[in-house]
Amino acid sequence: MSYGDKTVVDDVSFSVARGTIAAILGPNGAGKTTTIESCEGLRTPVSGTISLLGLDRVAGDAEIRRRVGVMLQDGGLPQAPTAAAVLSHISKLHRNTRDVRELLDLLELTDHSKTKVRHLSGGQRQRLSLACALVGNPDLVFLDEPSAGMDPASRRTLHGMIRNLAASGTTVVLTTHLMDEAETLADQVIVMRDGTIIADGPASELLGGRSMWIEGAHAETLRQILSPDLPGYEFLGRGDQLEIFGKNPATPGDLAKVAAALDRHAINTVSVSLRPRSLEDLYFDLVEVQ
Ligand SMILES: Nc1ncnc2c1ncn2[C@@H]1O[C@H](COP(=O)(O)OP(=O)(O)OP(=O)(O)O)[C@@H](O)[C@H]1O
Repeated sequence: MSYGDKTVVDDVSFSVARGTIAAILGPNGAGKTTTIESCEGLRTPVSGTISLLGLDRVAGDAEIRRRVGVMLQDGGLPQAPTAAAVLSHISKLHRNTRDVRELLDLLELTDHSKTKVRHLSGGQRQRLSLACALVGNPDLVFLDEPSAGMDPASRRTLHGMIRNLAASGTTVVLTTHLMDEAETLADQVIVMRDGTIIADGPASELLGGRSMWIEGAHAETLRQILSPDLPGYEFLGRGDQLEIFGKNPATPGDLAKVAAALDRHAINTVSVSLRPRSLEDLYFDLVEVQ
């Protein structure tokens, strides 16, 4: 996908299994929105193929529109009509629809149903946008940063709805900057950087593992001191924190080795611990630290 002579998404290939939740992660400008907007049919890639629900994105457009729900990053909602009018209008574009009133209720928009979209708060607009994506009972739904601007209660409702969608067989592709959101929801994690995919796999496989953490001493100094004692380990420094991880999950025995080395070099630290690797750890490994 290019804008003018600038290629912003290149050599991207992924597939998402039906009834699963895939989260696309990556820094600002990585190409996440461009990728999903290409899938939604809002952008026309220079080359490549996209198939949704077994249908070619271009040839199957009419069928795809009926069966796919979309929540755009900037809402894309008309501003003048009321929330209820927008949702009713969108429901008329689909065959098999959810009850508009029920959906407004579920997303706690009933009290605002007669409010013009332009007067809704940011979080309320997000919820309306989500309702618009779901009103057609889609088989596949694209949610671009769905929880942006939502308060914690709305976010919890959103997460419950996303899980229910997947449980009922709907495929969900979402983008998010919230690692905990991706970690709690995603079956599959796709990480993009500079317009390409740098990791793609089941969340459980990408996250498996345990690393050692040393806090309270200069990370680079620690790395220089400890690396000769720990061949084959990776060292990832973040200020006063150093993460050490190997091919296999770290064990208490590895931790004892680190503690002994620190002792030998008379280095005082705040803590030395074993922790499961989080999605945030993985993300920073891949995206932020070169
Ligand atoms: N209409 C456009 N014209 C020119 N360049 C564009 C256009 N839309 C996006 N870009 C550029 O394409 C690149 C990818 O943008 P995109 O919005 O896909 O990133 P993103 O990963 O979704 O970022 P964010 O996390 O900030 O939403 C960026 O460098 C952006 O400036």
